[in-house]
Formats: sequence, C-alpha cells, structure tokens
Amino acid sequence: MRTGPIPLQEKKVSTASLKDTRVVGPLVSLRATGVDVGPYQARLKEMEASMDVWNPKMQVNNVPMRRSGHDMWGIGKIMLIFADDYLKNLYHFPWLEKWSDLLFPFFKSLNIPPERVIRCLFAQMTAGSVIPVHHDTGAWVSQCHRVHLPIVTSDKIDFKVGLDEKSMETIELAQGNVYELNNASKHMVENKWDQARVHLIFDYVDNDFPLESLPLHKLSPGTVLHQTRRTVDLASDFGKRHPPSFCIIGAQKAGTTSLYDYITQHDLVVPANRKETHYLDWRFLPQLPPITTPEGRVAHLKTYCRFFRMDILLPCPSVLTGEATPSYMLGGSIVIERFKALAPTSKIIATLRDPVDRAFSHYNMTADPEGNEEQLKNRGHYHLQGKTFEQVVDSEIAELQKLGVHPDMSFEDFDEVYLKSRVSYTHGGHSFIGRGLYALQLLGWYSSFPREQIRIVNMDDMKTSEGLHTVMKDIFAFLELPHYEIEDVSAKNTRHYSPINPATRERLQDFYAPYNAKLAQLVGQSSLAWQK
Ligand SMILES: Nc1ncnc2c1ncn2[C@@H]1O[C@H](COP(=O)(O)OS(=O)(=O)O)[C@@H](OP(=O)(O)O)[C@H]1O
Repeated sequence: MRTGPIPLQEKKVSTASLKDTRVVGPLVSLRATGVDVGPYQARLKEMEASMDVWNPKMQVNNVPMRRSGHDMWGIGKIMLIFADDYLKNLYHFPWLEKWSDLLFPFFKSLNIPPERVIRCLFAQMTAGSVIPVHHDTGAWVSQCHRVHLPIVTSDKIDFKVGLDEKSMETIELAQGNVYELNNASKHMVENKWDQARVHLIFDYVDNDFPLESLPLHKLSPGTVLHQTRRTVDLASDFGKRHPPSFCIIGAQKAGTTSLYDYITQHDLVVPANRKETHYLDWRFLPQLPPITTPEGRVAHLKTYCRFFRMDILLPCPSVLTGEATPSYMLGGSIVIERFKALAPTSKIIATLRDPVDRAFSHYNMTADPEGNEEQLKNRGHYHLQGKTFEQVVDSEIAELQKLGVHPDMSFEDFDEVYLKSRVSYTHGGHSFIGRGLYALQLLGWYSSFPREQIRIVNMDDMKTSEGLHTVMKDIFAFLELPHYEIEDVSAKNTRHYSPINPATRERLQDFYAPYNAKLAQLVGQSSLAWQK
C-alpha cells in the first residue's frame, strides 16, 4: 500500500473516465498507524447512552443537515465540519467543540493544520447496510484529501475500491490506522458484521488552497440550514439574491435556447418555470400601477417572480436563475425601463448571429406549418399570409427606408420611429429584417446599463466544441459562477430548410454591412465572424 498524501492531480476526473490509468497511483494510502481510538469509542458510547446520537435531528444542540447519499443509504452521522461542494462557505457545527480536544491534536499529528480540515464527521453503518458502488462528484473532490480513521470496525466489513466497477478489490481498513482514499475512484462498502461500523471521515485542503476565499460560519444551536444538492445556505440569508440574475435578451434565432440550456446545466443555476417569460414585453400587466412607482415596482415584481422557482431561490441564495426572452432586444426603451425597474443588476446577455442567417431562420420558423395552434399563433404564422422570404425582405426594407432608419441614427430616434410599436405585438411574425439591426437596438442597452453588465456572444462561436467551451468559460465567469463543464453540448431548436437564394443573401449582406460596422464599433469586436 502506498503511504503519504495522494496528489490531488490524481483526482481531477473520475478514475473510471481515464484513458491512461498510469496517471494515478494506488487508490488507498496508509497515512498513519496505531492511533488510540479508545477515547473516541468511549465518548461515542457515552453520547449514545443519552440520546439517539446518530440521527442528526435528535442531536441535542447540534445543527441538523442532510447528506443526500448518506441519508439514502441509511448512514448515521455526526456532523462537525462541512464545506459546500463548490467550497464557497465553511461551517463549524456546534458539536465540534465537544470533539476538538481529540481531533485537533490528531490532525496535527498528521501534519494537517486543523483550519485546513474543511469536512469532518463520524459516519455509522449499521449491521447489514450497504453503500453501493459510486465515486464522489463535485468541485470539492479534486481540491481535498479524503481521510478515514476506522473507530469501530471488523474484518467482516467488505470495502472495495477500483479504477472502475470491474476492477474493484477488497481492502481491509484496520481500526486505528489512518487511510487516505482517492474518492474519485469507484468504491463501495458492505457491512457483513453483526454490529455497526464507525469511521471518522475528514477532508482537508493543501497548503496552497486560499482559505481566505472560504468564509467560516460558526453555527449555533438552532441555526437552520437550507440545502440543494450542491449548496448550503444559512436561513438568515433567506431572500438575499433577487431573480433574475441573468437575462438573455435576444436576438431571436441566434441560439438563445441553446445558450439558456447550457447555462442552466450548471449545478448552481435553476431554470425559470419557462425559458421565455415575455413579462417585460407582451405578458406585461399594464393594469398594475406604473412600474416606476414604488408600489408599481412591488406589484410587477410579485407577478414577474411567478415565473421563477422562488421555492428554491428564496431559501437558497447560493443558487441563481435567469430567463431568456429573445424579443427583449427589440423592445426598445419600454422594455429597458421595465428591466431597470425589475432587474437593475441582472446580467444582460445578447447572443448574435449573421443577421442574414438570423432573418432567414426566423422566416423559416414562421412559415413552417408544423406545430400546435398556440405555437403557430405565437410565431405569427398566420400573419405571414404565405409571403415568400423575398416578399418579406422587399416590404420590410421599404418600411425601414420609409421610416428614415439609417445606421447613424440615435437610439432615441430608432426607438421612436421603429421599436416602440413592436412591444405591442403578441406574435413574432414581424421585424424579420429589423431585428438584425443589432447596433441600433443595443445602443439603448449600453446607454442604460454599465458595459460590464452586458455580454455579447457570437452564435458562430458555439458551433465547435472548442468554441463552445470558450464561450461557456466566459459566460460562467461573467455570471460569477465557478467553472462548470456542461455535458449536453447539442444545439437546440434547430430546423432544416432549403438554402437561401444567393441573390437575396447578397442583397441583405449589402443592406446590413453598414449596420454591422456600427455594431463592431459599439461592442468593440472587430472580428464578428459574419462581417464582410
Ligand atoms: N450551438 C449552436 N451552434 C450553432 N447554431 C445553433 C446552436 N444552437 C442553436 N443554434 C441555432 O440557433 C437557432 C435557434 O435559435 P433560438 O433558440 O434563439 O431561437 S428562438 O428565438 O428561441 O426561436 C437555430 O437556427 P436554425 O436551425 O437556422 O433555425 C439553431 O440551429
């Protein structure tokens, strides 16, 4: 058996997913021997005599906490130290005080400063219980060493570990020895003994881990914790974060469904009840008091919040949410004013696409007769009245020219002559060409919100896995979320249709060229891939 700490780079990914297994050493390391576990056994016995000590709800003056795996497998536990899966907060449980006289010298004897121990508990497996084959998951795994000290055990405990499920081998963990386990490996335990097994289990971080980024909360008896699978929040932080934390404002047909799906795959993001709330445009309730008044704001906020999972968001402010209504970009000052009133600090994301492709994709969705009645109505299928794309292009360019729309106009003028009327539409079968005038729409958002609050994504960058990885890295950082590797990278809301007529493409490219140049100037990206 190996000795000494297991290097954390051996735990970067689940060992079962490794192509080259030579990068990991033996999965269990003997860290020390001969620890006197008598005092632990005696104290546990004493506590067992006075209460149902293994049931967190019955622990007098400790703070109860759920551990989904343990609870599912019926493991009794005494929580002493815990950090959430993304290592954002550290909690010392009230009962730590009862044990620190034994634990802290023990940690020090292993050369582990007690403040680097970020999880610690006693775990009890009753006779006959089984922890099925699993590996630990979450950002914490690769940042911590997992250590076991068997306190009460026997050779009838079957502990198996392996790189994958097929290669698991039994290893005996003897009482009084200290073992480190590579918990990114597959492992399982079956208690074939007629008594309960008890281990002290703890995780500690290396010296280079920035402990200052992990605020310590000393929990007092009576404190209530709210949890999701990956988060732990104090009940006193109820309602600390207000939804939405982000909003994808468009552009329609520029990958908003995909981007929303990618973001909401993150452990710390909960999707809205519907991706497109449309509350700030056509679902807005004008009969409520004006949104710019304090009472109006409260009333609209209450209605808007119905679109979000307030049951999770209020108790768990470590979790965030957002929505994606692709028509907000086209809503001009009316939507911007509503946005400012209801979500003043929400991060704003605009995903853009070659406006020619966007218009053609939009047209094909609207013209498509497939779909239920509500979808056809919402898309504006009937409004299109069977017009060809070329007819739509002709009439919309003529409309824009008639209104005097030009690339150098101010947002206020564009808003007045074009955007204001768009908010009243209850379907999306309009502005096929106007929606591609991104610069004129975004000017309003840039002049209303700090630049740092807005992110532009080029949909083309999401086409390759490398590009998508870069986009998501940037977006998660923008949302102040820890990095997360999304699993489902497939494109959403795709449609097959015949290619655009090359002459129409050329005509539109020429039409959009000066607007695209304006956009590059506005967003400071000279290299939007679809620019001529
Ligand atoms: N990852 C990725 N890479 C490349 N292209 C992608 C991606 N995700 C979505 N798409 C394309 O985006 C179009 C759908 O956009 P939206 O989801 O915003 O449409 S909608 O406004 O919600 O109806 C739709 O375009 P069309 O297929 O041309 O209609 C999708 O194919």
